Amino acid sequence: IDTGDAKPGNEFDWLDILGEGTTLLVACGWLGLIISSRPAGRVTEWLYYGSLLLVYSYFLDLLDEFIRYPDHIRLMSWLESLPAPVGMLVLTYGLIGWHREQRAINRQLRGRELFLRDHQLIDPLTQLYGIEYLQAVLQREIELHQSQRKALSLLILDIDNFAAFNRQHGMASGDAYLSQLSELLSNQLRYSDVVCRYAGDRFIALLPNTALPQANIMAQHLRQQLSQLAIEKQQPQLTLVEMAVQQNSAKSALHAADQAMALAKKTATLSLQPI
Ligand SMILES: Nc1nc2c(ncn2[C@@H]2O[C@H](COP(=O)(O)OP(=O)(O)OP(=O)(O)O)[C@@H](O)[C@H]2O)c(=O)[nH]1
Repeated sequence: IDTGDAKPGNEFDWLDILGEGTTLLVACGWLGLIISSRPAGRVTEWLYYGSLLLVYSYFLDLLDEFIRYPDHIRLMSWLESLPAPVGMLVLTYGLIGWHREQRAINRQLRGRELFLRDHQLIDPLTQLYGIEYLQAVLQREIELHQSQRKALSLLILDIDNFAAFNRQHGMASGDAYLSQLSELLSNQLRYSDVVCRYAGDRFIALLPNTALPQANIMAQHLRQQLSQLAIEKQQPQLTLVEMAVQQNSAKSALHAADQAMALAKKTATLSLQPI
């Protein structure tokens, strides 16, 4: 069958090739983004097939620039021109679905946010999650990590002699320090970590999918940041301990965290004592 001949180089229209080549590359990029970022489902299929049709159509467009087709194939030019508008329509339908899906997710997130505030799971001073949320989420993470055989770690942070700081500077300064510290913690940790105010002057950060060596590195980095703040602004010293969660329940993990903190404080006090 005669499927056409390659055009000689001097007939190439480089501007057309550049324009159509770029369009094809962008369409391939869309396809890649959809495949890599969307979860499987109906909306994703519409987006996928829409982009695929576009890629197909733009590819034929580009091929045109290099091949001269015989007449009987040129009559089938609908093969080249139809997929583009159909692809656009399919893609648009997918985008509308995506928009609806996003609106539903936003509604759900707002609902959850209201639920958290309603149930006083968020501490009003620091805007961090409080102990009830910590217990619930830690229990869930322990079960999840155990079933997936992944590592889970905790950071425990306690302010040293906060009672004395309050006495010296007043409760309002103490409050301001607590919210400043919480902000720093939220900013320094990763998006997936959960920072909670565990007690008055004690904080716990949950580090999902994190083994102890990595938690050590994170703690070291955090210690540096925090000690800088303490020196610059004459703020209290802090004790930071990292721990791998190997317990089966949130209750026993939190108990172990308290023990680890007590040991760290005791060791620090001992090291300050003259021998
Ligand atoms: N300003 C302020 N202080 C608080 C708040 N919650 C707890 N505190 C204070 O935190 C202090 C905690 O005291 P302790 O548990 O003895 O701890 P500490 O004085 O830091 O001593 P160590 O932890 O052993 O170093 C108390 O003095 C509380 O008044 C708060 O919301 N605002």
